[in-house]
Amino acid sequence: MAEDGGAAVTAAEADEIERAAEAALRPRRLAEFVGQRVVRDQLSLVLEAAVARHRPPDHVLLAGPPGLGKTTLAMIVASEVGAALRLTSGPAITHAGDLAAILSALQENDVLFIDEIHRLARPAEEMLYLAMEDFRVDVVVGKGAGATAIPLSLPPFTVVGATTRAGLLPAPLRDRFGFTGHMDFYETGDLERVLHRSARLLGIELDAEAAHEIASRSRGTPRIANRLLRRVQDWAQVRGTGVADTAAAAAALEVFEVDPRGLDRLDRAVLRSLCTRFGGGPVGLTSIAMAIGEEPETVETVAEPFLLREGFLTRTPRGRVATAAAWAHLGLTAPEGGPSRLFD
Ligand SMILES: Nc1ncnc2c1ncn2[C@@H]1O[C@H](COP(=O)(O)OP(=O)(O)OP(=O)(O)O)[C@@H](O)[C@H]1O
Ligand SMILES: [Mg+2]
Repeated sequence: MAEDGGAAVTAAEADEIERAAEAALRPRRLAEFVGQRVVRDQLSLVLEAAVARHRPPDHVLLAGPPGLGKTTLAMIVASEVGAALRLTSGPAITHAGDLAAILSALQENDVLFIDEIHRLARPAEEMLYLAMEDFRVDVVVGKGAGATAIPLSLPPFTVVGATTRAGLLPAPLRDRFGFTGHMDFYETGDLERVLHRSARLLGIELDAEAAHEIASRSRGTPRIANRLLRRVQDWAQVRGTGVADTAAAAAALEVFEVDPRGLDRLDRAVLRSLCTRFGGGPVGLTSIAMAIGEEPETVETVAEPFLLREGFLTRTPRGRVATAAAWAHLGLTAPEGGPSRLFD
């Protein structure tokens, strides 16, 4: 075999495999979507009403941490109303012209999914307001002083926006959504249901105790639950009996460094750097991110919401602070009078 590894999987291929595995486990209908009762009820009302009126549903914004089902729900919106889904994302639209092209190609009733909508450039954002409110887009023809805007009317359609950072959306854009679904972390019981459903689809036998073990280490996130299940499946098939039982779950979670509270390498790196490099804080997000070689956005959207929720971290006006629980979890001793510096 060639040294550069004919059989080796590149990072891009690994991403592709991961995406395909994820797509295979996506619920297609609202009834299959587990948990998030509040958002599910709200959405089912909005969608049923729209179907009854033979009108496209109001624009929907889905906000919440990664892996909780925003993309899944956007796809469900389209399939529940029997509409075609068009996909794009904030970072993919670099010029207002890109958005104009997407908008002017929309057909009646289409669902336009805009992922990471908080990352849209300002001119595109303004074009989107107009399109969402008046179903109109101004197409600019010509350049410089001779440029003219030709208004083009659009057929009725629905925007579904997804964001991990709802706070970054400018108010005028936020206001144009008829409804915002706030997605929250899942209860362990709901994740167990996600896991049993996924195990059925993957064709692996999963026992109840193992499901509980995996669910409780999945940080309230279905994407993580499904990913851990696939690693448990690997372990069960290669080293175990083929059944995803507690032994397989415990062993696989150990191999993949997911600790009993569900913290992974990134979470522990954040806490460890906070405690050992910055004396427990307060310290700014950027300093932590730099210390562990990550993007501030990754630390803020991926690790932090979970660490905050689990009480390992607090945010103060002067920066992030490790709690007593964080020191204890890492097996470290907090410096004398450490937390009191918070109030000096
Ligand atoms: N309620 C649910 N029931 C069953 N499976 C779910 C549910 N929510 C999410 N999943 C699974 O978790 C995976 C991740 O979901 P999804 O891609 O929709 O998350 P997301 O919120 O769009 O994440 P990101 O912010 O990273 O784009 C999907 O493959 C899906 O199978
Ligand atoms: Mg998504």
